[in-house]
Amino acid sequence: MAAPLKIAIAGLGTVGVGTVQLLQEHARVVAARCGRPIEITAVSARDRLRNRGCDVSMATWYDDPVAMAREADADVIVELIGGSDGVARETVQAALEAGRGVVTANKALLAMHGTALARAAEATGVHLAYEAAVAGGIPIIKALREGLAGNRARRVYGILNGTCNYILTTMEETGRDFEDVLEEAQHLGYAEADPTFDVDGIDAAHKLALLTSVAFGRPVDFASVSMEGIRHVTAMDIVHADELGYRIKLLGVAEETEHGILQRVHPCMVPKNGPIASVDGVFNAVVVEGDHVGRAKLEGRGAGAGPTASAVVADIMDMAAGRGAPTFGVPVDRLTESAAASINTHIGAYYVRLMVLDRPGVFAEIATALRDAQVSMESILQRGHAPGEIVPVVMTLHPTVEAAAIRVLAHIADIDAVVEPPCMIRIEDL
Ligand SMILES: NC(=O)c1ccc[n+]([C@@H]2O[C@H](COP(=O)([O-])OP(=O)(O)OC[C@H]3O[C@@H](n4cnc5c(N)ncnc54)[C@H](O)[C@@H]3O)[C@@H](O)[C@H]2O)c1
Ligand SMILES: N[C@@H](CCO)C(=O)O
Ligand code: NA
Repeated sequence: MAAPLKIAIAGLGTVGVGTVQLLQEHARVVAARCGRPIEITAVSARDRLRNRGCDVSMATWYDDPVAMAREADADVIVELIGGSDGVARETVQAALEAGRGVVTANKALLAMHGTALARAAEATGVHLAYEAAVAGGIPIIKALREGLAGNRARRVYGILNGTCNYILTTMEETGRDFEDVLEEAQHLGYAEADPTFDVDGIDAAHKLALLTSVAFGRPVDFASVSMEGIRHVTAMDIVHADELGYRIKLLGVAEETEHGILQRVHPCMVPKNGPIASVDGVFNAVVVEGDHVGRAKLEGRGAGAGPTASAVVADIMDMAAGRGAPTFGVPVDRLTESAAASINTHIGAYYVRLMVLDRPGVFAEIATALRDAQVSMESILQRGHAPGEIVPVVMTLHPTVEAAAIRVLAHIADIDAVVEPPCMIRIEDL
């Protein structure tokens, strides 16, 4: 058997420990599959003395992961620290400059600096792999770059954040509060260091930006992703969705439109019997619509130690076996810039929940605002009857351009009897 591939691991948290454990548990089969063993020669984390439940005594300890990336006796640096800047970025940069391959799970880093880092990898002729960064254990980067490489992508979409899917599923199943369920997801090791990244849609947007780059062959463009999280989704909206035949999911969608590529992350109502609605808990799913393959869907665990380590180890094994591809499918100079479409151009149907003072004439005022904006309503229903009190009113709008929907909601918000900002959730036939 060939000489071992030597790796240095920066970060021994949920994913780092999961990676060490997987490599140790499957050492023999991993070696057989890539033709050489994988040897962990160096590690770095913040606290040397912490008991992590895994044995790294065979590896040289570094307090400074950047020094490790430069100096360690390793072919590949595995970055599992996290964060778009600071030490994670410096570690990856140092490794690439030193001509060492990099495996990372860090979507924040690649969403912000992916194109520059891909260029740095090309400059020294090494690979930068990040399967774990997008939809955790689901091998979607490999699927797009290899298995679906003959297609022109039309649309890529999916559930890209396990924490949000876990929260929405648990809220639906138990009627519990948002905050309470978020805490549980944090304990399970699903959430980002700063959970606002999860619940505000930022983490899903990071992943979507990477998917868009690989699927459409354009430079990573995180700044163009329209983002909305799940904080405003209430238990009441989940019940209304159910009654309308939908479930609420946080989706990332990248699609070709006449205005350019539109990248958007937001909660959606999706039909209960569609391919997305049945994806529950920490599971993620990615659907690719290609011109020749049609619709292909991959589903699996998107977060947690085991699933994420599964993807990290697959990338390490590719490097051990001498397999690799340009970071985003083609060399950076062959990625093509194309226009980015604004969410204002999106055309879709909408669910709108208003909290209104129950008195005669309110519906007429709402109908007038819709008529003036030429926006067509599909249905409107007042939930309950309590004269003089606040009641929810639910309406659905026929497909309309988003800019018009936003305008009419602003007018509706100005009606005296409408006492809270309207809650709007897009309805998708996905
Ligand atoms: N947890 C998941 O389910 C999951 C899934 C996919 C991707 N990711 C990504 O994987 C990465 C790691 O996530 P995690 O959940 O394992 O995080 P974590 O917080 O559990 O672990 C981070 C590790 O980095 C170490 N670290 C932090 N600063 C350091 C420094 N200055 N020097 C050396 N070590 C330092 C910490 O000591 C810790 O061991 C992140 O980029 C995250 O986005 C996580
Ligand atoms: N916080 C992320 C981890 C996986 O990237 C999630 O919940 O999906
Ligand atoms: Na993946």
